[in-house]
Amino acid sequence: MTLIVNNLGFGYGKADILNGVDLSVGGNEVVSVIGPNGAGKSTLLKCILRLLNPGRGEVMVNGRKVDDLSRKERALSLAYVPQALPSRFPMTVFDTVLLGRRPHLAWRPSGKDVEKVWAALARMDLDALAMRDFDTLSGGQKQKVMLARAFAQEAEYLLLDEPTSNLDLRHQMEVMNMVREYTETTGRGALVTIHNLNTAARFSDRIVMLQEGKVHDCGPPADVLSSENIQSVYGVVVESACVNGSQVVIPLRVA
Ligand SMILES: Nc1ncnc2c1ncn2[C@@H]1O[C@H](COP(=O)(O)OP(=O)(O)OP(=O)(O)O)[C@@H](O)[C@H]1O
Repeated sequence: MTLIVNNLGFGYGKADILNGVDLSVGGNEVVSVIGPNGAGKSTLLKCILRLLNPGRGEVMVNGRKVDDLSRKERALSLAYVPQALPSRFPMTVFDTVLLGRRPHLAWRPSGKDVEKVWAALARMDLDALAMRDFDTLSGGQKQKVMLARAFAQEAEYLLLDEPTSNLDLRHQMEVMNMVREYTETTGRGALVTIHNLNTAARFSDRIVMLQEGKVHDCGPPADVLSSENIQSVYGVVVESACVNGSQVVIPLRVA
């Protein structure tokens, strides 16, 4: 079971935004995509999902081209949480998460679908908010609801665009723990864009470091998060060291 991105290229206009991007995500794996603002992380996820049509390269999901998958097959393969959360979504939290079950639904939600929604809400500690209107939630609560929707979808790969950007430290840890637990208990994979290098290091099996639409480096966190790589890609002098088994990056100064 593997999601493979092969030589992907994309431009919004004439300028290349992504150029020759290769990466893979296996079952049980959490792979993070890091890189400076504008490096192309969100565009990469959108190209994998075919929300954008890449000019070059291909995306294979478990041996099949993503273009050959039907809408339903695609929804059963790839669950996406975008960076920009819907500002207006006139639904309860429960119904929002139930939308994640759409690829599994026959005529109407079965008892099993309802059970899966409650399980996803419980996993994100959102049970008490189930009947609240989505629009009335805080930014962090909305982000957790969208993640619960992705969990309820039970797709083979989670594609999460900055899933922790609105969350406080504890919720960042909880959410990333849940992503790990999801991959470990189901054998599924996750591709996560993330700005916080230490969170990426703590929770990822591998990191893909993007710079101006190209893969600068890819591998285990301890290799990719070297002070040389970070200075070259972010223009920041850092100290990078292993603490308690996880790579930790301390920014020192702008290079
Ligand atoms: N709809 C669009 N039309 C034209 N250019 C775009 C569009 N969306 C993004 N871009 C440009 O593509 C480049 C990559 O954007 P993208 O959002 O993929 O970067 P990112 O790495 O996710 O950035 P960030 O960390 O700031 O979220 C940027 O230069 C951005 O301005």
